[in-house]
Amino acid sequence: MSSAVECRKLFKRYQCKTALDGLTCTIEANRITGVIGRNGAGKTTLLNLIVGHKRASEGELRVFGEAPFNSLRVSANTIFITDTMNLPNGMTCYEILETGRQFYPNWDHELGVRLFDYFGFTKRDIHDRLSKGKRSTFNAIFGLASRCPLTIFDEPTTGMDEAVRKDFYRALLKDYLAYPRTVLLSSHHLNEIEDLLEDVLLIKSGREHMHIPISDMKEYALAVRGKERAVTNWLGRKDIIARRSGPPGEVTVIVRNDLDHDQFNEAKENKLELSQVSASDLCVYLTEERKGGIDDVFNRD
Ligand SMILES: Nc1ncnc2c1ncn2[C@@H]1O[C@H](COP(=O)(O)OP(=O)(O)OP(=O)(O)O)[C@@H](O)[C@H]1O
Repeated sequence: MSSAVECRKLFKRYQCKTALDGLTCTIEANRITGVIGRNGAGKTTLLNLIVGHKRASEGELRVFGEAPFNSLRVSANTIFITDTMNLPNGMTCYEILETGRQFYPNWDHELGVRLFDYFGFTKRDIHDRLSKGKRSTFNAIFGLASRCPLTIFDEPTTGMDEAVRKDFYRALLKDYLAYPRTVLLSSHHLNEIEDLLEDVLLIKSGREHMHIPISDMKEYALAVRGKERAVTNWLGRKDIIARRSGPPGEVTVIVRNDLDHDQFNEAKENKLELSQVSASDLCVYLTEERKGGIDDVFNRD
């Protein structure tokens, strides 16, 4: 497999904030990678560096083998779809769609127009007067029709209603399967996109925290629930990913899904309940700043 993006010890510092803190990762070409992380983790900053809109403070970044800042090759081969993208003020959506042909060599105008009609746009719609959800939908259509070798969607579904979100993800998957390319998709809703993703890059505090295939992530952890004493005894020295207090006297711990036969049987004998942890819950557990959950805020004992 070849790589589309390579980051080595990448830093991005703003005056009083380090947004990327030595991030190192390799994003494989022709895969759909989810860029996941809590608010402020550094996702948008990373994507901005990848498309060359911002320059790293330190470290090495290669996109298709080139440093992206000021690179014509990188700009010709990437598109960055975000709700803050600059599209010409006052132009109709249809006019903007027409301009796509001039900029993107792989542009599929027929696809763009078919999606434009399907999602109910008219030739009179002015882009900067669209509602939030309609603007996101139009931007997403533009991103799909571009068929750029590196297509990046940063929170593309902001404001879209549920039906539109589902349609967009389906359209993305269908078009990707027909025309494979490198897709980066940042979202806070991993549960919504997990069937679409091949890899997940989990960012925490400006660093790569985990980067694995989604199939591995779905099997990465187990939730173990039961009486507090029984869970504590069973745990021994096993590392805990997260811990949640349950009803009085009960606790749930999240652990790696690597139990041996004895641990499994012991859990059953102690009436502990084992269940799979979804990829999206796992991301929440892995990225919490403190052990514990919102319930603990209300627990004053
Ligand atoms: N231009 C800027 N000047 C100063 N600080 C910034 C700037 N841009 C981003 N930051 C800070 O860098 C950190 C990372 O921001 P970034 O937008 O990359 O996070 P994110 O993971 O995309 O967050 P969200 O999910 O909330 O969109 C945040 O603390 C943010 O406040």
